[in-house]
Amino acid sequence: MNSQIGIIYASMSGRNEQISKYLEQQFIKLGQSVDRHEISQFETEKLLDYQAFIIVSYTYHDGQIPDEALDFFDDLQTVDLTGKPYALTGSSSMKHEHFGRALDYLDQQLVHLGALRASAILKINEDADRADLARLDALCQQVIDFNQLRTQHLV
Ligand SMILES: Cc1cc2nc3c(=O)[nH]c(=O)nc-3n(C[C@H](O)[C@H](O)[C@H](O)COP(=O)(O)O)c2cc1C
Repeated sequence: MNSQIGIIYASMSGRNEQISKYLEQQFIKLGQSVDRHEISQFETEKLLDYQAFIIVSYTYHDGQIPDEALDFFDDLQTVDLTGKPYALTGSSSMKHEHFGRALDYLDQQLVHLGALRASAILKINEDADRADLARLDALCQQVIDFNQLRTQHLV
């Protein structure tokens, strides 16, 4: 395992790709090495290479996980994620009934598999505003802090 944080994103019209790039820049500012991948191009078992990972996803089809993320989702259960820190964020839309529900599904599966959520799920409504960017900054710091506590065996 290397010391990188993995960012895996799903994006159809670009908002979540932008958020993934913002997170990447923020981690670099904080001195943390990072690796970013589009979800359909990503082998789920590569999650094991990272110290922690962040999934950035929109919600589609009446509250569902995006189609291009389904293989990743199914493959999660083939990887031993016990004790692996993660965070979840992404832009969806409050105009829809099940706002950001893909993130809730991903969280349920990751908790079930024994991974450890390092930060509260951060749902962003459509375009990220300044308050959202501040929350994304806080999420990055929380992931780094959580990793440090893990290294010291405090969580
Ligand atoms: C056909 C369609 C269905 C959608 N369904 C949902 C939904 O059920 N829940 C939700 O929160 N957002 C829903 N959205 C909104 C998208 O998640 C939102 O526009 C998001 O910002 C797109 O991210 P992207 O620019 O990275 O593709 C839907 C959008 C479309 C076009």
